[in-house]
Amino acid sequence: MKELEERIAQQGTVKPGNVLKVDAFLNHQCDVELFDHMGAAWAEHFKGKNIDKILTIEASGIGIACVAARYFGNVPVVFAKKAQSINLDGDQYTTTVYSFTKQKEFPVIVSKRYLNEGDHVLLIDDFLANGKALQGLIELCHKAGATVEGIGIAVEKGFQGGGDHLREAGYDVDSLAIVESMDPENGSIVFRS
Ligand SMILES: O=P(O)(O)OC[C@H]1O[C@H](OP(=O)(O)OP(=O)(O)O)[C@H](O)[C@@H]1O
Ligand SMILES: O=c1[nH]c(=O)c2nc[nH]c2[nH]1
Repeated sequence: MKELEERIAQQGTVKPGNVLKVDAFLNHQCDVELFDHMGAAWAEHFKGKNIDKILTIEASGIGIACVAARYFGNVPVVFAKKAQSINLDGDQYTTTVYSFTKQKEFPVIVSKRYLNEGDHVLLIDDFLANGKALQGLIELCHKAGATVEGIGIAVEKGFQGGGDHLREAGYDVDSLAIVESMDPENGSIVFRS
């Protein structure tokens, strides 16, 4: 998606440790018009698929997923929580994932009320790096007996391999911008063409 690539080129900064900082528009300050265009792009890619739920993971996937849902018939958006809470009651599907930016393991929790056998799920997230967050969401879907119809990602860092691994496993991964390489020394960002 050209618009997203241009925003990354204009406003993204490359940090040491394979970190691309795009918090001016994607995961701290949110550009809702850009989110809207991203939702439209995923709707075009996944058209014809029977999607009746969107699943994401807190925190940064939530806003994007909610805007995208407008393009999928206002299907419910469920987000996996990364901490237990007194607000989380009843049976739960749980696993753990290693958070890329927080550099520690988190539980990943979805109430059994909101992920069901027979659901046709689109997974949405802001970033795909090593693929740990998505592996966790996929595991929860399998536990629930839900079908993963596709995966919509804003920014994939292709050089970290998570996306290609998921494609090899047969998942339909639509990443709107794929960074092939980036250099913290000179700030260069190269996209996969
Ligand atoms: O493919 P991976 O290696 O799993 O990286 C991608 C994940 O990393 C970020 O989550 P993180 O927990 O770092 O931050 P967040 O709380 O802002 O979503 C991002 O939102 C993805 O969920
Ligand atoms: O803001 C972010 N930048 C990144 O490079 C990244 N990788 C995973 N999650 C991420 N979030």
